[in-house]
Amino acid sequence: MRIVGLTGGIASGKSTVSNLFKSDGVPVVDADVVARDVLKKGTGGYKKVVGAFGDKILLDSGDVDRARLGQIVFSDPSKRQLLNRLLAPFISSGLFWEIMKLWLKGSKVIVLDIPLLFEAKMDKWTNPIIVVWVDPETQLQRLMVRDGITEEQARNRINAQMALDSKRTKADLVIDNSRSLEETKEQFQEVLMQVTRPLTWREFGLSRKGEWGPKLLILEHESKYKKHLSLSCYLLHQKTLFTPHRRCVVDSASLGFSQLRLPKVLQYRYLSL
Ligand SMILES: CC(C)(COP(=O)(O)OP(=O)(O)OC[C@H]1O[C@@H](n2cnc3c(N)ncnc32)[C@H](O)[C@@H]1O)[C@@H](O)C(=O)NCCC(=O)NCCS
Ligand SMILES: Nc1ncnc2c1ncn2[C@@H]1O[C@H](COP(=O)(O)OP(=O)(O)OP(=O)(O)O)[C@@H](O)[C@H]1O
Repeated sequence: MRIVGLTGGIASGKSTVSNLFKSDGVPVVDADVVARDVLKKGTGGYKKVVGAFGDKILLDSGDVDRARLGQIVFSDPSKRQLLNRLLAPFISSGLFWEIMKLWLKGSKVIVLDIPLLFEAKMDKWTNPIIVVWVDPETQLQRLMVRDGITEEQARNRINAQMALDSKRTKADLVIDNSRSLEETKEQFQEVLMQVTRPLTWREFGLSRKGEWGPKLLILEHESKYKKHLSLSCYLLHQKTLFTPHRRCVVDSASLGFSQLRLPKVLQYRYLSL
């Protein structure tokens, strides 16, 4: 499996580029989404953060007031470090599970969109690393417009991250998103070719061979005694079904459940091993 790193500065265009990857069928794990999940009411991250910052960061509903927490942490580096420290383990394990899910699906190339890839030292997980760069003035303007914030607030947020020029020097591939979307898309095509080139032997070794490996077929069906539901589990290899008692060929596209001699099948799922 190839784990591609996608990073940049705030509002430099990471989501814009990650959407291009998604439309080309490359799965993306978005660290901002994971970070939002780990701060949802009642989660471990929520409890830690509310314990440290107090009720003043809560809305009446009990959810975290993200705008309020943002004001606090982006104007005070020590508070930001505290928030980062509290959430880091939850974000890392959230990312790990998202990667595992894609690995289980047999994905061969995935993109990790992580704004703080270098700051959080997660760059060692990824290769190659793409930095979405933008010139400072355009970044400031886009951030103010998108988030409806003042110049001072926008500068605070930009300064909360490693300088975009330093990130650029650490990149394997750079997309300059300072100009039109069309120009970004052209650079993206070149980057996509690099990212989807054949896997190295090492990357191949780290991939799950779900396409060719055995699969489990899990069926939910009526039991012989009618009143109950039953689950049955079969080991499939290619189109051949193995059961403890017999072996028969099934077409996995239009599975001939009748061959299984089971009462009415209600649901089925494949699980690649
Ligand atoms: C402070 C919070 C509540 C503000 O929420 P808000 O909805 O306003 O912003 P959002 O989460 O969409 O983040 C927007 C951008 O801000 C930047 N950013 C977010 N957190 C940080 C941080 N701790 N340090 C520097 N930049 C950050 C990123 O570029 C991100 O893409 C939120 O950003 C947060 O919980 N941050 C800590 C978690 C974190 O590190 N997230 C980044 C993912 S690696
Ligand atoms: N080439 C472009 N031309 C004009 N506007 C753009 C371009 N690329 C991105 N934008 C706009 O700039 C803003 C920031 O882009 P985007 O949300 O993709 O950045 P981001 O790096 O994902 O931000 P964040 O770090 O906050 O998650 C958005 O409003 C987006 O629509």
